Amino acid sequence: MNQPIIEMKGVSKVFEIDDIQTHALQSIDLVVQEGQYLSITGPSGCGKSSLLSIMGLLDAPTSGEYKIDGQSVSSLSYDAASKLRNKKIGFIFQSFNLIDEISVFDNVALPLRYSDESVSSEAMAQRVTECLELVGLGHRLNHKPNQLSGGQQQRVAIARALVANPSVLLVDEPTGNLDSKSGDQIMDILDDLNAQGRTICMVTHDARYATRAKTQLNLLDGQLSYSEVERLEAV
Ligand SMILES: Nc1ncnc2c1ncn2[C@@H]1O[C@H](COP(=O)(O)OP(=O)(O)OP(=O)(O)O)[C@@H](O)[C@H]1O
Repeated sequence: MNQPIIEMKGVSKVFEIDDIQTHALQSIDLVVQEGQYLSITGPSGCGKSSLLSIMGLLDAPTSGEYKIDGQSVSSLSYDAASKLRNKKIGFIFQSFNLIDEISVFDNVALPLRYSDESVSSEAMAQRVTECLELVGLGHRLNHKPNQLSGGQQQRVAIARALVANPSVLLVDEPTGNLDSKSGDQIMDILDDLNAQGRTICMVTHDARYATRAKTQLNLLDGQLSYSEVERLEAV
């Protein structure tokens, strides 16, 4: 049976500025099983980024319980949370967040250097090349990110997210900076990764892309509603 990768119980997030409180997330209960493909939609300001930040251990909830891969994160130190993040989570952002000063190869290698200090340079080269080949960029190892198209840069970001073999991919508006053709290609790669068993949680404004996920979750004023849909398989 599949294991829960993400378990949230009563997770709330309150921001307070000058005595004004914003309830960004209100008592979220959510379980994401291994292999699940989840999309999160909702209007601007409904709490999507706050939810993804907590899932990705970039921020802590104000209250509630969060477990990733069975491990409770509430009592972790900053360093322990960073280590767990490097090991368990692959991030894909709207703006790619690649480093232009270093090669595509070195960008993809970075999470592996942080998550497994003992990895040999041969094993690293093999894994980085494998991930870049998976996204069709095995011939671009020595390019700098700014020498690539937007769609290619997002594919590098996907390779980087996969390189340390994380438990879950957290994907924030992956097509927001891309034309529709490149956006479709990125979504096809995410579909393939999920078909191979990869767990994906994706925030998107694009209803066409949200419906590719088997589980569609909608946030409104920090509260969740959910719909499970079985995608029709292409014949
Ligand atoms: N660091 C912060 N300090 C104070 N308020 C914040 C902070 N981050 C988010 N908020 C508030 O929390 C609420 C939820 O914000 P969040 O960024 O999670 O929404 P979102 O759904 O991702 O929005 P968008 O689609 O526009 O990116 C908003 O009202 C926002 O103003």
